Amino acid sequence: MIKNIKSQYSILKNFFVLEGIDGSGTTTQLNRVADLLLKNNIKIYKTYEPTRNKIGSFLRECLSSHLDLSERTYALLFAADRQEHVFGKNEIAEKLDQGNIVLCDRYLFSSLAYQGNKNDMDFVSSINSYFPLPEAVFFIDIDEKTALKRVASRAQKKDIFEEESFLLKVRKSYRTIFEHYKHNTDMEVIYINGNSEISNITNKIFNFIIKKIDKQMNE
Ligand SMILES: Nc1ncnc2c1ncn2[C@@H]1O[C@H](COP(=O)(O)OP(=O)(O)OP(=O)(O)O)[C@@H](O)[C@H]1O
Ligand SMILES: Cc1cn([C@H]2C[C@H](O)[C@@H](COP(=O)(O)O)O2)c(=O)[nH]c1=O
Repeated sequence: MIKNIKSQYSILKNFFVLEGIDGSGTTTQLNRVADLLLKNNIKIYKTYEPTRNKIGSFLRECLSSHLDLSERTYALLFAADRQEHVFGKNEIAEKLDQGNIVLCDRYLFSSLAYQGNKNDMDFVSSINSYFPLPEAVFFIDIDEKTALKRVASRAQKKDIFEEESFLLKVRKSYRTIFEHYKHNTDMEVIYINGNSEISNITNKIFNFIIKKIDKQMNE
């Protein structure tokens, strides 16, 4: 299913990613875990995709206004935004070099799960195959009905992907994708029940990251 995985074997230490369908709670956890790490005097850089930069902001406008771009164009825009996000000035690679823990809401797995359902997977995986992997990814798994109820309760307008049948496909893809990575790379995949209490999820992610930091300090 994902052919170009070998070229993607490099793993960035101290880089952690949150993934899940819309409404799964990744943004909530990004903010809560980052706050907790900060309170514990850990140097943390929190970030997200699509980014706040030029390409990411343009993408968000396209998503909320349901702009009719071809699916390949969407996949390429997400990858272009990611290129700047990882390698651009003052971005992920630099932040890691400066000794930060980097926690990111969505990464290339979103492209595989979302754009992979709209394009042929080979195309999407090939344009994402040069990005390094995080040390671990937290997959917050939740059913699409609960997710959409949560999305409906927020003020923000729905984006083009927030539709039940599509989110069901994306959820299934995530599972396949993460099983693939689990068995073919050293990246750790942590499955999290998205229906758990918000604070339980935060503690689980926080404790995992803290253990990794402690282990590294003792190496
Ligand atoms: N574990 C949880 N239990 C109950 N409600 C939750 C939980 N996690 C998040 N929520 C609520 O669900 C809503 C959506 O959460 P959040 O914005 O974090 O989701 P998201 O995955 O970032 O969504 P999107 O990808 O669409 O931006 C918010 O109102 C949030 O408070
Ligand atoms: C990075 C990335 C994101 N998406 C989609 C997933 C969401 O529907 C939107 C916006 O993200 P948010 O977390 O809800 O703010 O973008 C995608 O389709 N492909 C990607 O690579």
